[in-house]
Amino acid sequence: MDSKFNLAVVVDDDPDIALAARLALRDQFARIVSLQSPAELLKLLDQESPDAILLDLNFERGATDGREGLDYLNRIMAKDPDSAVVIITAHGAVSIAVDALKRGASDFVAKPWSNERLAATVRSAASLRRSRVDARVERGRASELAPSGETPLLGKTDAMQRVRTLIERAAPTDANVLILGENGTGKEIVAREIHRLSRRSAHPMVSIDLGATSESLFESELFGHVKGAFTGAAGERIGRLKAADKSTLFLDEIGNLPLHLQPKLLTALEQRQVVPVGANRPVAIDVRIVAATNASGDTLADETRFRQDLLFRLNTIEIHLPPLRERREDIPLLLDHYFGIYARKYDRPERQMPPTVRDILAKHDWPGNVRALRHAAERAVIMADGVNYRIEDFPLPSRPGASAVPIATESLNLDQLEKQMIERALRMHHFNISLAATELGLSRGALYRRMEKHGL
Ligand SMILES: Nc1ncnc2c1ncn2[C@@H]1O[C@H](COP(=O)(O)OP(=O)(O)OP(=O)(O)O)[C@@H](O)[C@H]1O
Repeated sequence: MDSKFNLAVVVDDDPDIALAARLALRDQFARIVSLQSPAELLKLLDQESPDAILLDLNFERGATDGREGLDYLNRIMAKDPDSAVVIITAHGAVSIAVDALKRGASDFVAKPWSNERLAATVRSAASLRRSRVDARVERGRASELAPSGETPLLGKTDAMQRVRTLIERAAPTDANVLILGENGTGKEIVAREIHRLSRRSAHPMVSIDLGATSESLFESELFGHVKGAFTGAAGERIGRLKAADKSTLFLDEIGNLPLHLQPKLLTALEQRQVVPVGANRPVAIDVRIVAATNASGDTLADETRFRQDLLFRLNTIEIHLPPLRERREDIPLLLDHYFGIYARKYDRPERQMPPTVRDILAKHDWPGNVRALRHAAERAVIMADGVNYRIEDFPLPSRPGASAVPIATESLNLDQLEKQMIERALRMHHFNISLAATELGLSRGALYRRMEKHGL
């Protein structure tokens, strides 16, 4: 038999049935949780992804038609379409069982059951689920590792469902969209998703990160320039607005657009044409703008920093991406996602995340949001060496003791400090360069260069 599955949930208000199921399944599952009602199960699904669910369909006293249970089954499948649900039916209630299978249940067992039959049914439902999930992670990995691949927007919380609904409604309309959210909340993924679902998706989306563009280049990057327009403008350059013709232009960090260029962008959008720097003729453009910013709505509403007429052009539809600390139930799901991806990437075994570790990580505030969580998961995959992930595998600054790594130093000379930190990381990881580099937030090459510099 394969190694044990992680979690089975038995939902039955009859304690005898719950106990019998527990005994039948305990050899195959590391944990078995018994719940009295499907409502409790729905709550649990916000936190955990059971490998198998054993569900009785009749909860109301004396009820036998299973209607209530079938209703819940719909809701379970909507929450997690990969759920492996095995239905418990009364002997002879074949039509209810068939109805349940149509709604996505994996199988059914009739009471009274034989323990072997129950164990075999639940095991094969859990295996099926595992292979479905693996296939999805595999697809996710393919896109994750492909340079231009689309990362799926993960998250099961209501807040993320609302974001998804907004994306789906906004995408086909051609309206400009403004995405607001802290760093690392997934603004770029949302922009890509809007483009992918739009009627412009046949053309590649064009992006410009106004936070990373030097100010002197803003104008020619956006609008383009003609040959000799300014010193250094040797050739002609097509600006991003024109490059995005018939497609979507993603203006990242729009809050960084200097005030003096804001009217020029507004005019271009209103008149659907751009005038490249140094040119005297406008060029027609057909562009849909998706802009993003980590500035708060208040900052953008400050007219000394951002022109309100431009803001109104850009924010026909506004999408607010909540920070992770406001949708903590998504944290375990994201961690599992990235564990899967990085375990494959680094060829590491799949490890379990014990509930205590899961709890601490779900309570962490994740100031860098999903990007920080992703890095933490990558690091944990590299660092872990036991059967399970341990909290020490995660670099959480708020973890007691973690940030208080004492740096014994007599000097505040940066060079010397750097040398000390490198020595420390190397010792800590027994001179494993990859691990030390990850610890220091450097690439291997960058670590080698610094080791050379310090004669290490
Ligand atoms: N809901 C999500 N599901 C899956 N991955 C996510 C999600 N949100 C963010 N990520 C991942 O987190 C990282 C940061 O996402 P992204 O670049 O879209 O954030 P951002 O809000 O544009 O960040 P910044 O403001 O810092 O540019 C990426 O690796 C992305 O794949």
